[in-house]
Amino acid sequence: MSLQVKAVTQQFHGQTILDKLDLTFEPHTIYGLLGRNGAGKSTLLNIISNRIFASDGTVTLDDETLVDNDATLGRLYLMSEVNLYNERTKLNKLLTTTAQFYGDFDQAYAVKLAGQFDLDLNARFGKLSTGYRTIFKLIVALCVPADYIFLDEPVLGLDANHRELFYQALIDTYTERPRTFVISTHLIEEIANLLENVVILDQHKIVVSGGVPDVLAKAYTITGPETDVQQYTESLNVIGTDHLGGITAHYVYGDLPDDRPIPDTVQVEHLDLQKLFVNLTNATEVAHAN
Ligand SMILES: Nc1ncnc2c1ncn2[C@@H]1O[C@H](COP(=O)(O)OP(=O)(O)OP(=O)(O)O)[C@@H](O)[C@H]1O
Repeated sequence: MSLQVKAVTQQFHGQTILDKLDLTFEPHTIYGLLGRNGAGKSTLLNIISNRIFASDGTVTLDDETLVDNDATLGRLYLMSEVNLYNERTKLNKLLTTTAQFYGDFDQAYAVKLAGQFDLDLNARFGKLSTGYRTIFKLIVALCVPADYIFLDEPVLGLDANHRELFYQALIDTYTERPRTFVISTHLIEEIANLLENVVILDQHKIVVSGGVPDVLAKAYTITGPETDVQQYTESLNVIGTDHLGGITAHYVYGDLPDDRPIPDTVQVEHLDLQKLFVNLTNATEVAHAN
C-alpha cells in the first residue's frame, strides 16, 4: 500500500512549477514536505488530492488512479488554507455533517480536542478568529478516518501554546492509529522531531527525499581555518559557506571521503534539518544532490 506520484509536471501560464516529480508516500509514516515560498508545495498537495489536475504525470494509491475515483479519494484528506465551510454554520453541525460523510469519523476525539483547544463548538465558523479557523480544520483533519492526511501549513495563525498542543495531539493520534501524515510547513525547527521522512522541493524538483536520520547522517558542517577547510572539502558537495571571525564553515551534503584524513584543525559536526534546508535551498548556492 503506497501513494505514488509519477512524473508529475505542473505548468501555469507556460511556466514550469513542478518538473517531472517522482515520489512515494509509504503508509504509516510522518513526512515533512519542505520548500521555500512558491516552491510548489500546495500545488503538489492539490494535485495529489485531485483539487487540480496536473499538466502531466499520474498519482495512484495502491495502483488505483485518484482521478474521478471517489473510493480511493475518500482515503485521502487535505487540510489547507482554503475554507470549505459555510460561514453561518455552527461547528457542531459541521462536525455532524463531516461524520455523516466519513463513516468512521472520530467524533468523540473531535469533542475532546475542541475542549483542549478551548474551542466553543456552538460558535459559527464565520465568527472564528484566524487561529481558531485553523484549529477547527486541524481537529477535523485529525479525526477523519483517511489513510493519508495532507496538512498544508497546519499551524498558520496558531500561537505557540496551541502549536505545542497540536504537535502533541498529532503524536497521540498517530500512536493510537498509525496513518500517513504529510506536513507542509515553514516552521522546520518546531516540527523536525516529529518527522520520520522528509521531502525538500527546490527549483521545481525534489532535491532531498528520505528518512530524516539518513538525510542528516550525510549533512555536515566542516569548520576551521579557511585554507584547511577548503582543502578538506575540495570536490565535496559544498552547499553553503559561512565566515565568522577567523573561522570558516563549509556545509556539505553527501558522504565524506574515507581516504582523506580530517586535519586536526578542522571540526566535523552534523547539520540540523533547518540548517540543511536553508543551505540547500539558498538561491545563491548551486550545488544540489540527492
Ligand atoms: N492556480 C494558479 N495559477 C497560476 N499560478 C499558480 C496557481 N497556483 C499556484 N501558482 C503559482 O505556482 C507557484 C507555486 O505555488 P504554491 O502555492 O504551490 O507554492 P508553495 O510552495 O505552497 O508556497 P508557500 O510556501 O508560499 O505557500 C507560485 O509561483 C504560484 O504563484
